[in-house]
Amino acid sequence: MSRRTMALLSQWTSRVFSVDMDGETVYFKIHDTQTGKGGKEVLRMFGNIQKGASCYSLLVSSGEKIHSARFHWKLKDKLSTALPPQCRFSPMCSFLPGVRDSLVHGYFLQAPSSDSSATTERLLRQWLRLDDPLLVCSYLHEENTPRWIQHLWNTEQNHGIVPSEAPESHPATLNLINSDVFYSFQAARDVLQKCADIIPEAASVLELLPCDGDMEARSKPDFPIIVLEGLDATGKTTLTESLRDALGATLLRSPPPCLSPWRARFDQEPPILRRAFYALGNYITAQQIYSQTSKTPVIIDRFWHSTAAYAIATAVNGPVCDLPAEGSELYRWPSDLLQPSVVFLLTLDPEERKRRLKDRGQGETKEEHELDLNQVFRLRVEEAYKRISGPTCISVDASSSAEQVLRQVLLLIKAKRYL
Ligand SMILES: Nc1ncnc2c1ncn2[C@@H]1O[C@H](COP(=O)(O)OP(=O)(O)OP(=O)(O)O)[C@@H](O)[C@H]1O
Ligand SMILES: Nc1ccn([C@@H]2O[C@H](COP(=O)(O)O)[C@@H](O)[C@H]2O)c(=O)n1
Repeated sequence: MSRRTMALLSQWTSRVFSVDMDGETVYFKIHDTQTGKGGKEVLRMFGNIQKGASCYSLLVSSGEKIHSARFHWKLKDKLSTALPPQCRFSPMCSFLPGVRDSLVHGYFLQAPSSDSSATTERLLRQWLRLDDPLLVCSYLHEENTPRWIQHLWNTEQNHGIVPSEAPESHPATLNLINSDVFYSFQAARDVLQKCADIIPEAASVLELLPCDGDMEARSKPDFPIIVLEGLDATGKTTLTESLRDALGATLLRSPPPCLSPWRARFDQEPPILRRAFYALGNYITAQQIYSQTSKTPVIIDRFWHSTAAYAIATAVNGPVCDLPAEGSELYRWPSDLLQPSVVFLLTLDPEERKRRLKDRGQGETKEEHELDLNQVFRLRVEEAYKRISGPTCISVDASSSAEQVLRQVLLLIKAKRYL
């Protein structure tokens, strides 16, 4: 048993477990006796479970972050293909309230019939024997009582389960730093260095990175550095191109085009690798900005706001009120990353954004449906954008014509003396 697994087991009774099921999150903990009474919430969750179904939880307990993240990521595919088709699985996690980096991820499984449950059990026992970094539990309903028992396979221990209050901040925030958001060049580079032997493309990205000496603070730029941010189809490309022409500026983007050959590869990886890749893209773009800013104004299509806001809004998967509170250290600007003179955040009414996506030839039928489902995600991204600290961020209503939006932004640039 690994040290990490032993540590997890030694805190088992202090841990809170959460399961995301049917759009709701249910929190429960275990009771140090075997007879914890299942309260209403736990019963509601288990009550939704089909009568006669067997339930299991799988938590990934590996000590090494990247290994653990990739294992958890691939486990989803493994579950989709190996489990009997009638089985359902939902995201779950376990954490120590208020303890940084204590979050472990996993899945909650339901096997609706005795056949599917037998196959599931056989499979899970095989996986455990393979020395996979898994903690496996099954949940048993005591007949004619409201009590549920959690049976931990790894130690053959039984505990009653009881409901737990939702934590003060979303559990994902416990592990955000250096797993979803990287606040220094070195922290993001470390991740790519550690995975270079398993992902050869990481070595190619590492070769493009600036040297440590190049990261040191530079003198104040001669010309303004203007970043355009916003959700997809809010008009960033259109506006950055017209600003470039209007100001005689240099147009850059993050991630920079030199990373394009590897972007799709990292987009397939779990957040720790994907986010480290995008974080590093900002540092490469920063180098390009440094080499231009003594010659012309620089316009940038997406920068740090996109990296941090999307990462936070993806990890924290509840309503907007679940985001880290305004002023949280999680919204800070990395101290070693160039700060632009100003950031313009393009905002757009969701209907108009959908219309523009449609006109662009996207967002029909299935995609359109997904966008609708993702409405809460979009609200979280927009709110996270606004909470990021560092350079001045000005929201711009981008619903008028392209010419009017350009005029509005040019006026702001002049009025605020960025030029
Ligand atoms: N102000 C505007 N009024 C109407 N249509 C616009 C306006 N600005 C851009 N568009 C159109 O909306 C679509 C999306 O614009 P654009 O590609 O500039 O957005 P974007 O933010 O760069 O998107 P993405 O992030 O997905 O690349 C394009 O078809 C563009 O021509
Ligand atoms: N600086 C950046 C830029 C982008 N991202 C991520 O890419 C996605 C949006 O990019 P589009 O090219 O589709 O507009 C989004 O999922 C961001 O997570 C980033 O992280 N950092």
